Amino acid sequence: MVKVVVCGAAGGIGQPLSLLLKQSSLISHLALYDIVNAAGVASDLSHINTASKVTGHVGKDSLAEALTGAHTVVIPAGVPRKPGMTRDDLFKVNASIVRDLAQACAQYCPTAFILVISNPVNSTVPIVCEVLKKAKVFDPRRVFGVTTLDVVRSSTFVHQIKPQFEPHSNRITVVGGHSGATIVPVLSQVKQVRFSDEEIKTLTHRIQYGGDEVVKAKDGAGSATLSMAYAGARFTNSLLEASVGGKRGLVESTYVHLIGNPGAEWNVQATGGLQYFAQDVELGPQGVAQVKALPDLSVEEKKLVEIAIGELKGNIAKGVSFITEGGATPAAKL
Ligand SMILES: NC(=O)C1=CN([C@@H]2O[C@H](COP(=O)(O)OP(=O)(O)OC[C@H]3O[C@@H](n4cnc5c(N)ncnc54)[C@H](O)[C@@H]3O)[C@@H](O)[C@H]2O)C=CC1
Ligand SMILES: O=C([O-])CC(=O)C(=O)O
Repeated sequence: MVKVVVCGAAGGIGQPLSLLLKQSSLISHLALYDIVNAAGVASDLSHINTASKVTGHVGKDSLAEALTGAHTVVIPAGVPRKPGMTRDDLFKVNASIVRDLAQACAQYCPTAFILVISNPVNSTVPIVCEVLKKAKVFDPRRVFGVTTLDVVRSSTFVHQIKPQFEPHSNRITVVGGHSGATIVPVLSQVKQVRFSDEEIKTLTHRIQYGGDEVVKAKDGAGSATLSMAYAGARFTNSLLEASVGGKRGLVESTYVHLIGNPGAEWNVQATGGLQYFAQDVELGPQGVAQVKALPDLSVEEKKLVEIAIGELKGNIAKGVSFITEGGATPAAKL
């Protein structure tokens, strides 16, 4: 039974995610942090009759209290997209939000698992890792970019055209990153159903741009929140089951720092030395137990991975240089 902190808990994702996490029997303390409204959300959730305690923490002065003793910190803090924006357009606001939260984690819960939802994930994960490296508390096994929504969408969209594909228990591997062309679903490895070339093309495009579908439908009112909360809770629960519940063999696709992670050498080679990549990861007591080798790819998927690698290089460099070239503020300023 552990303490889990949600940073950005009063937001569109934060609220339903906290609701789902309130149902976990592995969480003894759910701490909700936000710069607004976290006390109200915590009060509301605290009336639910599950055993965990819920506390609310509002504003930077309460960050130490929120984070101290955390086993896992989930970060959906930051602004979402509006129609016409890319995830990269969010960098100028969200990079410093994520940096400051990572600095606080380094200070108050340096051994916690950190799950990054805030976009652009391809760059915010490198920001978190660079902050932790600077603070000399970095363990690559403990930082995750949450790309589970791409996996959830993949099974849903496949089921919609192939009803015999059971969407809940059949997991589809998604590699690369979390934005447009960097999202590469490995549909060639789906064993339960067969696709035509045209179906693969249509499905791949829909999975890559699933986020845009929601942004467009919400028409200025934000991006995916409920499906993201579901996906975020699924990933958090898998990690807790593996790290606290002692479950073995749990695999999720997630965007991780490859270098230094068990089993990642193959991926480093396959991606031409990329530092971060989303891939199937077996979870264990320390977080990443093993990064799986890239699955067999079709000729088309190989081309898509090449495109993803090209884009990821820029996204990663942008996140890294934000910290190494002066983006970080001293933790003392928090
Ligand atoms: N990884 C993924 O698959 C997905 C990521 N996202 C991303 O998640 C993020 C959040 O999205 P929504 O919940 O829809 O946005 P939202 O605007 O509804 O909520 C964000 C929350 O973060 C809070 N916040 C802002 N600055 C903060 C700080 N310094 N510390 C703590 N909290 C802070 C806000 O007060 C707000 O409550 C966005 O960046 C969005 O792009 C959204 C969907 C999927
Ligand atoms: O599209 C967005 O901006 C939010 C997101 O990451 C997603 O829904 O996959």
